[in-house]
Amino acid sequence: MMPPILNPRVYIGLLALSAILWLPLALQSSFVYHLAIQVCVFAGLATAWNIVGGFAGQLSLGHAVFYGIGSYSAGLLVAKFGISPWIGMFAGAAVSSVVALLIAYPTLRLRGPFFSLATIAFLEVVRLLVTHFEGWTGGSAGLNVPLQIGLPWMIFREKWAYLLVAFGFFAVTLLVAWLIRRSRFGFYLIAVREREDAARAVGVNAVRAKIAAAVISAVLTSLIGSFHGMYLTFLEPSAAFSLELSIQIAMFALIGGLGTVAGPVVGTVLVLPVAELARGWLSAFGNGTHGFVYGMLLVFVVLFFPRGLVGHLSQQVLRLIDRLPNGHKAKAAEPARPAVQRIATSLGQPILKAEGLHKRFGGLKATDDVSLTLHEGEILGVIGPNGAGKTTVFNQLSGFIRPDQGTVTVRTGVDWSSPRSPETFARAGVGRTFQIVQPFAGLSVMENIMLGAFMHTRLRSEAEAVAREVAHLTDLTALLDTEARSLTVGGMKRLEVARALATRPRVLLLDEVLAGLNPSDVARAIEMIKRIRDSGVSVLMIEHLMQATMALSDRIVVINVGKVLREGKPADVVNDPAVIEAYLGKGYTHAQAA
Ligand SMILES: Nc1ncnc2c1ncn2[C@@H]1O[C@H](COP(=O)(O)OP(=O)(O)OP(=O)(O)O)[C@@H](O)[C@H]1O
Repeated sequence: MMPPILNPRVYIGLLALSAILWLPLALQSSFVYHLAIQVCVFAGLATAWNIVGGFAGQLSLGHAVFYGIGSYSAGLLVAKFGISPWIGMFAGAAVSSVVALLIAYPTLRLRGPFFSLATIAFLEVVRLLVTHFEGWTGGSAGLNVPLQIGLPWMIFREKWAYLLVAFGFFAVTLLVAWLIRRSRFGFYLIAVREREDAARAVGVNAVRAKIAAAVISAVLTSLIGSFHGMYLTFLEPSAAFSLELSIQIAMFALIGGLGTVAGPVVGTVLVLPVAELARGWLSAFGNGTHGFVYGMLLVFVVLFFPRGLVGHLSQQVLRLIDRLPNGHKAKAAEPARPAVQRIATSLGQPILKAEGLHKRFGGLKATDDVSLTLHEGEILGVIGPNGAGKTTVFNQLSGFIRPDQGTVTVRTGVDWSSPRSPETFARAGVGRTFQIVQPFAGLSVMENIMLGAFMHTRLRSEAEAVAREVAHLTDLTALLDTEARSLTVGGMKRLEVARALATRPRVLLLDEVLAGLNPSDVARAIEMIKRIRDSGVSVLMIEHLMQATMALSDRIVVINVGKVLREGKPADVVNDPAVIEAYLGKGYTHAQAA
């Protein structure tokens, strides 16, 4: 196997990054050194911010609170106790992680802008506290870091030494971000950002993932803050805990490309030098006029590159790089695998049971004492008129709605368990699709399916192998490298099924997977559902398309006004006058009788 360093994507990336080091060394200009150090610091801060703001999609607008805690912790420990900032920075990181937990734990359980608001609130509170305790912090007048020169004090005479240390902090942060993006955790963060419900349906604990991202991001930000404090040698609350700094960090990531590893670096490298130069040139026109440059750049990018520079240009740039020797080649299509074996033809033991489910929405009884059982190897069709309560039952069977009364139990081996949340249902072997498809639009088909596969493995290679297998079962092999957003409706519906199947469910709940498909896609989907059942998965499907339900189902349950109206063999159920009346109204049955 070729060593990774010979891959042009790797060596071009490393060469580009090393320019931050060799350019100042070659030019030997004090300003260029300062610029390169600032680029390392801000690219590091933007990269750390991007873990929570980009990967996890939680817009932190008060991230300077962690920068400030880092810089003040290291500065105070040096000034008051003579403790080296190499130790002090870890004290700052510990405090930052606690603050991140305090902010994230309550707010990330809620959806919406609460996390953003809480970060701003904490920023203000901490800034006021630092200003208030002037005996310790120097208050608004600021704090001078004692000028003890040498590596143990992180203060140097030569700029190149600062640059090396700054580059080290930046490189570690970038490496962490890159490892996260490639890992199962990174996939989970993006899934939670794009579609929290769909992520939970494949077993992702969304809250835990978001909190972990917030803490990792806070720790990295704090460490860089400690270094920057030592570099500046002067700390003041209005700069270290400023909203402006928080927004600046977020803006670099936004301009470069949210959620990409390279985006924050590209954003910083392009914007920071321009803004620094503008600061010098425009200062004659008034303090802060360089902010105008930031503003204009942001407006330009938002108008012409809404996904950020890297988001828009990375594919073209990568194609060029891949032309170099040893460049990345698209994988040849996998040879077709043999069709799955039919392993379950007769109905087996019960595998999923709902007993006495009740659910009210205000005065409306959406589910009224519904009981049903799904058996091993069975396809159970659930039908009923619009608004009958099918989806509400379905959501209770997958943990998305808690019943007011009644229980849902799943058989795992010989035991029965009662999962409580979507992720515990998924882990108990219940996979589901959504009536309105929920693809992770920015990810490829392969990555979408891998998200399901990650429920049972941390390894990318294993998740990829499962994804290929499932893609074969769902007719998606040819589309594995396609972005999910460019699939047809039929493709998206099959992708929903594939993602659920990749969790290796024993029960699959399908919510109107045939709706909106053209006749050839319907035929394809019917064959797919049969293959899934034949591979040993029990299927419960809500469907309006009667012909397909009749053709596929072993049994049918009819739900009407929240109750089970009838249950039995397809032919018996559809000829039942009560069922016909529920669908077509009393007039129709009377007319038939006449
Ligand atoms: N979150 C909710 N809040 C209030 N009412 C709801 C909620 N969800 C569903 N309902 C109501 O509960 C009833 C049952 O809805 P449900 O979506 O379960 O029906 P359905 O049989 O799946 O319908 P369709 O076939 O049209 O999808 C409807 O009257 C619906 O308006």
